[in-house]
Amino acid sequence: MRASLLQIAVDDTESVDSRRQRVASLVREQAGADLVVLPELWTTGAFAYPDFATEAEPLEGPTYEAMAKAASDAGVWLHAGSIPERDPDGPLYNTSLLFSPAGELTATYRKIHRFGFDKGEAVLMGAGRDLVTARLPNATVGLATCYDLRFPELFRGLVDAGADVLVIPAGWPERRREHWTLLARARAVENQSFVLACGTAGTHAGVPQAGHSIVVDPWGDVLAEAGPGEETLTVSIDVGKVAATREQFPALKDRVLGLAEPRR
Ligand SMILES: NC(=O)CCC(=O)C(=O)O
Repeated sequence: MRASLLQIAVDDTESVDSRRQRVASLVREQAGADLVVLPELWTTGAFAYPDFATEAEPLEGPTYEAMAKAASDAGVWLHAGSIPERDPDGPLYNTSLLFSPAGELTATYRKIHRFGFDKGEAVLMGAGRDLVTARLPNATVGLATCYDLRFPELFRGLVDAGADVLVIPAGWPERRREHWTLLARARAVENQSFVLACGTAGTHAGVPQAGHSIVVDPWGDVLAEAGPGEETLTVSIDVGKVAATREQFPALKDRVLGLAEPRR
């Protein structure tokens, strides 16, 4: 499977409309890839909190329209990163969209763990509740977003649901870049899965972004890693390596579930 991770620069100097068009063109250039991945909240920037409400869109809004068309023009599976979704009956959500090569919306995932503690995304957006996997021709992808990376139980749930490729759009800041790389590798090793983690570059809302999108194999080896700036990271992955790793080193089979509570 050939995957392209588009590490988009999200700067305050570019309008959302202009970035949307630019990203659609970049997706079109990926014809020939099997899967293209975009970052988290690349229209606004993951830390541009005041823009969440002003730029929020319905699920089938302008980003959906542009990305559905770009996916079908390029003939690729497109994980279009996430948008600030305005649910007509509820709060905003940080929602990822997965399109088929025909441009059909195949899966959506509302970010479960919201970042910011008692401010930012954590108070401005609602929390998703559902684990989401989707079947591609050669892989079952498990969806997660940015801060979710810190919560291993979510990924174990995705693996239990059949995921062999974990796809993680993000808007991860430079100041915690070491955590990004460490956690991406940890999720790959412990789940014996591929990790495709696509972040943003640039600086928005005064927060320099880490870049360093990364592709890790089920053994924890880094297959490709971007630099700090806007970049397309292209990599070929052999999804069969997941089954081979799980067979040769069957640690997942040694899980002990239902442990007793500690005695007091
Ligand atoms: N957008 C995010 O979820 C940021 C997460 C982050 O900065 C961290 O986990 O550290």
